[in-house]
Amino acid sequence: MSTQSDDQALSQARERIDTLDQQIQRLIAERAGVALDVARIKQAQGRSDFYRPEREADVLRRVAERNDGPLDDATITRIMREVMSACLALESPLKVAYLGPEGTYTQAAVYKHFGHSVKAIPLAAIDEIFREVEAGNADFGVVPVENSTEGVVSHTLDQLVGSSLSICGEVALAVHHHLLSRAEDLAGVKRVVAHAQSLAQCRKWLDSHLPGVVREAVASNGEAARMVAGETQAAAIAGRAASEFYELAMLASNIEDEPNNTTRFLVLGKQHVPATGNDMTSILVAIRNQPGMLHRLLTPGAEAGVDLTRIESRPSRRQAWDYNFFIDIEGHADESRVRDVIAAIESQAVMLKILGSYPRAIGPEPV
Ligand SMILES: O=C(O)C(=O)C[C@]1(C(=O)O)C=C[C@@H](O)C=C1
Repeated sequence: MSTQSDDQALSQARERIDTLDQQIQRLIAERAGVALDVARIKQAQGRSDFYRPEREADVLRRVAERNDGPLDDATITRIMREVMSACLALESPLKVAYLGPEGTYTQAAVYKHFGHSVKAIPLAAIDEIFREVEAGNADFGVVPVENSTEGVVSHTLDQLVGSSLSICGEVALAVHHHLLSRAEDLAGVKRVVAHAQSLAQCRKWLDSHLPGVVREAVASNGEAARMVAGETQAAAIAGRAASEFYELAMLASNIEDEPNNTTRFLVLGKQHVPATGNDMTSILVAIRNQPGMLHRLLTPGAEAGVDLTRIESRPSRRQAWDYNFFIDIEGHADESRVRDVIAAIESQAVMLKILGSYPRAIGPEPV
């Protein structure tokens, strides 16, 4: 039973919320007006760099730094990201191509990184995304590059070799897989459809909850969700976005075997991104296959105290047993200590290409 004083306290709290909402709305509108001023200044200077990844990373890092609750860092960052996304759309709307169809984790990565005020364009294959951005039909592209349990997306690495695009950003997404279906319950599921990586990431769960049920690998989880949306005895493994987009019930949630499953995505574009103080540089190195070569590649970083956080090899396709190495270096290529390490690596290499320097991803929390 609520008392009269409880009722009074509730209506007073709501009045406070109404006043705060007015203030928040006025401040957001004021912020949008300032963003338009920024756009006019850039236009007057003949610039077209409306989107500034390093500035956005800086703004969002400060949002998390000054947060003392009660909303958590991921939530307050997401809200501010949307405000900034709307401001940027006023300045100049962005077109972002991504590995579709709708409902893929890559789409979730686009919205996590750019907010929802961009035009997200789903494409069917990784090489199409590279092509569309290179041709100027999209401003940026987003592609998956590695998963913490299944390793690299080799197709993305192979495309980077011949592309003129640079890496302008990275997105880390905590990936949660759900079983989506029109079937009434698990007993009604006769077929599970998903990307091969997702089937692998849920192997133990599938073995124990759906033993003997046929597993079918398709091009993407979004495609899997689209397929099972028209069936009653099939289920897809996909994320929350696919469940919402295709109106599929979640028969089971978080079915991944490894709960800290994170996927990393790259943002591709034509822009040089200045340093933020918390950056990553990706390089591609071709070396002649000689004894001790790998050791010599890694030594400059170790000696300079510059972290090489990842090294991935792929067959070069130039000749058998000849390899390209993809190396991630902590720091920005404009910093002298990083530049020196890159120069030292280059002196050992047949070819070295800087794929890009970009701000480190903000938190792997799910969108
Ligand atoms: O600072 C700028 O250059 C802006 O354009 C403003 C703003 C913002 O809303 O804060 C908008 C878009 C950019 O990507 C970065 C920041």
